[in-house]
Amino acid sequence: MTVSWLALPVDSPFGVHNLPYGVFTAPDAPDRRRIAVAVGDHILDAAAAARATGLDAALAELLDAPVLNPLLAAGRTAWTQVRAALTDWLTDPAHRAAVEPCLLPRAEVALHLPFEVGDYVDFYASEHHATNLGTLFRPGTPPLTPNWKHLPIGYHGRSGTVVVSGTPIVRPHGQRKAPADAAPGFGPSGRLDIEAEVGFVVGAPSPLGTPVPLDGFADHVFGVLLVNDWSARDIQAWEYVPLGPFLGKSFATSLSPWVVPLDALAAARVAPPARDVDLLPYLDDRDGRDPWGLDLTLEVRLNGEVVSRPPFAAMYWTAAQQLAHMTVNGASLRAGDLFASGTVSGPDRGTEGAFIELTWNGERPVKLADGSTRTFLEDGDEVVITATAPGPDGTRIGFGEVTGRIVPSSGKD
Ligand SMILES: O=C(O)/C=C/C(=O)CC(=O)CC(=O)O
Ligand SMILES: [Ca+2]
Ligand SMILES: [Mg+2]
Repeated sequence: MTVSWLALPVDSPFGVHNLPYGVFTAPDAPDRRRIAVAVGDHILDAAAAARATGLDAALAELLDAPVLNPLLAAGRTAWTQVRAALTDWLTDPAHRAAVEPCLLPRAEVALHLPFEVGDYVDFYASEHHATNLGTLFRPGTPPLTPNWKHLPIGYHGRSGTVVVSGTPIVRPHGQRKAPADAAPGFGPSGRLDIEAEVGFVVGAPSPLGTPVPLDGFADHVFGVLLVNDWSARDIQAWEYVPLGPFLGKSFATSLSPWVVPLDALAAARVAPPARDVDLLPYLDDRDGRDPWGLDLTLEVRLNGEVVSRPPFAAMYWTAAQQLAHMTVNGASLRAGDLFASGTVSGPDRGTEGAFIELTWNGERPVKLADGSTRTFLEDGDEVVITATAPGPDGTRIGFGEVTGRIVPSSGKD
């Protein structure tokens, strides 16, 4: 097993098997964004370490940037070379004297959006979530639409409102109309919700007209992070027919600050659930293909209390199938494109990825330790989503957290 001269605990979520990338500023230079790599309770100033160790100039340049986009665009060979250098610096004691001065305590730095987000796509890949939402939004019809098991359903989101963890979430205003109301009203959402999701960051671009096949996934996808797709259920329920989510989800989407490289997740790969319909060849990941199910366990906390543990391994569609589907019409990819899995909900109580499911549309409030209850989010509430996955040799891969606190809206009704 690879060991760092930093003497990290074996179960550190940010051990040398992980090495996720982010963007930080230090207190003495609050305007100078730099690439960070998380290790233990520290961050490594990656460009400074590249200079100190004399890293190859072409690779060093990728690390000397205020966002991850140049590294993302560089592609799989460069990703592997940079990761090998980082591992070497942090494990070979010969590099300690050069690298140690480039470490800063993680608690002392501010973390920022790690990449400039290109297009943002959100999928709908949990059968349990889709069944729950279908039952609640479309009573009297089959919960899964006829296309659901034949293609990964998705929609295009609003990349300009993707924000980093910790950004306050302003309660959105909008039109709402309950079924019994005669006409729509306007005002702050009364049914503000979360969606606990896993996001995939595209690195290597693809040209217009050239689909990315299932086995092109690891050449194009750089890494994985956590997503909270904040959702205003009252705005959504009234506006979404027939074109799908719009203002009910476009007011803010939060990302965790650390992008875990795909290379750190080899031990987390699992087979997805059995498919019960035959898939078209471009989506068929059975029979010798190497599917991309991932065994992440998410944890959702409301005001410090765990309310749910959604299992990502239960997702019906994999990220490789989602990428193949979203490019099968010839749509191109750019470095910085982001696609999210869709709400991660498992089959059991306590594994739902949204409050609309956890509380069954508000009928079954969540009880908190202070005696209060919740159906949807109140002003001042803070939601924290974390996740871990198995790493090599019994280690753990941590994803950090994506947090957000609800602040009252200041708009007029
Ligand atoms: O079933 C619906 O009409 C709506 C579903 C969602 O709100 C979920 C969505 O945004 C996709 C996902 O996160 O799974
Ligand atoms: Ca979503
Ligand atoms: Mg060496």
